[in-house]
Amino acid sequence: MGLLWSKLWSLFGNENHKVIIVGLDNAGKTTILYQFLTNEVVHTSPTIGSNVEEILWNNTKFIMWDIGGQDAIRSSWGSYYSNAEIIILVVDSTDRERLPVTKEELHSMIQNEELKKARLLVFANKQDLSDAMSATEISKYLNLTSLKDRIWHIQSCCALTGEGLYNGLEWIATQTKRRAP
Ligand SMILES: Nc1nc2c(ncn2[C@@H]2O[C@H](COP(=O)(O)OP(=O)(O)OP(=O)(O)O)[C@@H](O)[C@H]2O)c(=O)[nH]1
Ligand SMILES: [Mg+2]
Repeated sequence: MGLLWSKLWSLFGNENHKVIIVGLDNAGKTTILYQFLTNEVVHTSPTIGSNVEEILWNNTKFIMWDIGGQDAIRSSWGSYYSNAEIIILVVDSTDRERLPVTKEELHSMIQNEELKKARLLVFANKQDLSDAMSATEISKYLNLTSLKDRIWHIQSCCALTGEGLYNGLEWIATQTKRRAP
């Protein structure tokens, strides 16, 4: 009975999917995580370590790890990679100056063997600000098309209003229903 139940359970998609949320400090990662959890903007302070929350979306359960992005914390990102199915990279679309750092962090993290099969969602966040770069500009700069053998998607969003966030969540939900390549 237990086995049958667990088979039925997985048939209806009630499995846990590990998601890691990375990006530089101030990108909006924690704001996004708590928008998903509460549908509200919460007051945040820089994350030291990580936050983890369970997010249920259309019968799909995500365990989302929001990892601090400050320079000194980035070296610990690797300890969160194991079994991650989805990487969410959050970019502050107004932070032109540090886009090279984001690019370097991205291209170095995806070399990691533990993330070989993980799919990548890039959130081009802070689209409410007038000097925000578009998702297309960010995609070009990060050279996402060079990521061969990697399933990726970029979504523009505003974590304060929630605009675009659920399109991103829908994309990752669809991805987790697909078999790994
Ligand atoms: N204008 C605007 N501000 C945003 C948006 N998303 C987040 N912010 C603000 O950006 C600041 C940083 O947000 P956090 O969510 O704490 O950033 P973080 O990526 O978790 O930063 P670390 O924890 O230091 O890595 C906060 O003041 C947020 O209110 C957005 O879409 N638009
Ligand atoms: Mg944070």
